[in-house]
Amino acid sequence: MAVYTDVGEAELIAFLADYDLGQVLSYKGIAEGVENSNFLLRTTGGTFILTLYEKRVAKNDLPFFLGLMQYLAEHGLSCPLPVQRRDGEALGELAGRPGAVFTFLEGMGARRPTPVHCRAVGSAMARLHAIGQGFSMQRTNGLAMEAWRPLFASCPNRVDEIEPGLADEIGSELDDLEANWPRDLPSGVIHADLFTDNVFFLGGELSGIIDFYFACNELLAYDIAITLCAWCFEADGSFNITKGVALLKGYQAVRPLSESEADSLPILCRGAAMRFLLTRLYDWLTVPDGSFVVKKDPREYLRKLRFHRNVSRAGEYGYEPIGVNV
Ligand SMILES: Nc1ncnc2c1ncn2[C@@H]1O[C@H](COP(=O)(O)OP(=O)(O)OP(=O)(O)O)[C@@H](O)[C@H]1O
Ligand SMILES: N[C@@H](CCO)C(=O)O
Repeated sequence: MAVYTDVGEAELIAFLADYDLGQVLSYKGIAEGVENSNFLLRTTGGTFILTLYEKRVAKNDLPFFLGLMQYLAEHGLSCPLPVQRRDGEALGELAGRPGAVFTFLEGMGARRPTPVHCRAVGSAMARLHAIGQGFSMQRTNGLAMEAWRPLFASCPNRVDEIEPGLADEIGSELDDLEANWPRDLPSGVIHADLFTDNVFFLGGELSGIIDFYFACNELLAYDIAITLCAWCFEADGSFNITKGVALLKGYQAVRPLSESEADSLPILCRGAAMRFLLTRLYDWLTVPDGSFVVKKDPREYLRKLRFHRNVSRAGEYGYEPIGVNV
């Protein structure tokens, strides 16, 4: 149960005294999620999410995250809206942790994504990118390509326990990514973690996007690569091109890709797979068994990386230039 910091009733009531949310009716820890402590909060003013930020979210990044969610929500994207205190601030402190209160989004993540889900997430991602162009705050991607080799170097020297030869394979893949990473592509604010658990659906319709704690300024097509990786592979490791077609059509209906973005999709997908392989590998090798942190299998992203290495053109993901049978 991902509640690392417990909250007593008296300290919660004192914290909420700075808000116009009415009286506390109930609050309880939420099991899902591993980065932060989240509580379902019910007051006479409604239902909310209380988030206490734990150590893996840098405190000085919080104004960007909260400001971005507020900006996106105010410009029509369905995402958590930070609730402001009477002093106009959205960030407070509770139980020794930075804390914030958000509006509650109805819906749940798609456990078995369909092409319809994929098209909806493609469209919502493109709208996020379009709205984000007007957001003035900046945040560098802390897990950009330049961070991957240092992250790999920080992994314990047991990588080959996952699979013999894996350390050499990652090393040579990093050489290739560093030598060929695209630079001059359209960029802006991206979500950077659009996995199925962070996109809610209600009655078949996309009802909201949560968990903006990896959001940053990056290549827009890199967000597409992350999302293709997270939504379009089947449990047997195969790439479902029907889902890829749907996701890319949903995206391009809002923002068509440039030719150079399309040409860069294969290497961007390799980079996306490498990023999640490395963060999962680091947790897998450093987080003690039995800890709260749910360790996700790095081999899932090793298989995706190997798939992408064999892709030579965007059409293999289902990409079609706009104007061709849209
Ligand atoms: N605004 C919201 N409305 C409804 N439910 C929410 C909201 N924000 C968070 N949740 C619930 O809390 C859970 C955890 O949220 P979140 O994914 O942001 O946690 P985290 O620990 O920060 O992230 P991660 O999933 O990266 O570990 C979500 O899966 C969802 O069930
Ligand atoms: N979505 C990431 C975890 C960070 O949120 C993963 O599945 O590896």
